[in-house]
Amino acid sequence: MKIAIDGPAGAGKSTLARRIAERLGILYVDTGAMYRALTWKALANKVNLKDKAELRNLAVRTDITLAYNMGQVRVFCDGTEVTDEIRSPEVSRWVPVVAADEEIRAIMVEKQQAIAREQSVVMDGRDIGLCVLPDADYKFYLTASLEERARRRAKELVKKGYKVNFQEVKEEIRERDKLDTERLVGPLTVLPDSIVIDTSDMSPDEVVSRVLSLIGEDGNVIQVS
Ligand SMILES: Nc1ncnc2c1ncn2[C@@H]1O[C@H](COP(=O)(O)OP(=O)(O)O)[C@@H](O)[C@H]1O
Ligand SMILES: Nc1ccn([C@@H]2O[C@H](COP(=O)(O)OP(=O)(O)O)[C@@H](O)[C@H]2O)c(=O)n1
Repeated sequence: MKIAIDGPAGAGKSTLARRIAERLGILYVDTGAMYRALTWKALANKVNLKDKAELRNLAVRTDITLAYNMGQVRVFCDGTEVTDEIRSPEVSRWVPVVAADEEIRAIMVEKQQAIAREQSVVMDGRDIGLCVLPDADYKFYLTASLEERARRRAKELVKKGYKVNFQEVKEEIRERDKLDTERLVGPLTVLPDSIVIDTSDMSPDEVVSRVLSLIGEDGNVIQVS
């Protein structure tokens, strides 16, 4: 079973993916965490993020591991846990710049496909349906209004102890959406075979129920009217 979930920041992809993985007993792969971990390392090592050669060199020398424990994903970069650090506003701001490089994407896609070859997975990101799992059994495109996505992200950052300005969070998301959409390789795209779900007015439980109802018990997609 391969399930692809794509969509913009704050649409609820990882919340959904985690719950679906638990429910179906399959592995959740947070591909954004992999790009975030590399960005964290580049910032920590003061690598010039616009220097592609230096960045690619760093990417091939970096070991990123995702570990799963009680439904939580823990992220390790060269053996150091960076689960919280990779969610900082600074990493969020720079990650689309790192992710825009096609060689870095090729390295990440290869790692993600190797994981999916071994087992059933639900993966979330930006290019899962397009590049990583083009033959996925199910492809979902989650979205929500910019206002709602910014509200969710701001709430999450406040909970983690960051001082946030709502307008700044909204601008960061708008800018990231723009960079992720404009990218030439692996852009954020609604595919013809994706099922689009607008989560703006849905609770996380409603989104999970909707997806489970779209995936039949026997593995068939039930027709949506
Ligand atoms: N349907 C929803 N309604 C309200 N809040 C949500 C919903 N789905 C997720 N959230 C919350 O919004 C934030 C962003 O969700 P997340 O799953 O991380 O989005 P993404 O992975 O698409 O960036 C999290 O704090 C999460 O708890
Ligand atoms: N498959 C992916 C996943 C993430 N990314 C990049 O990594 C960034 C962070 O992804 P994420 O899924 O952690 O972001 P959120 O949606 O959780 O904010 C995105 O804005 C993209 O720039 C990507 O290019 N391709």
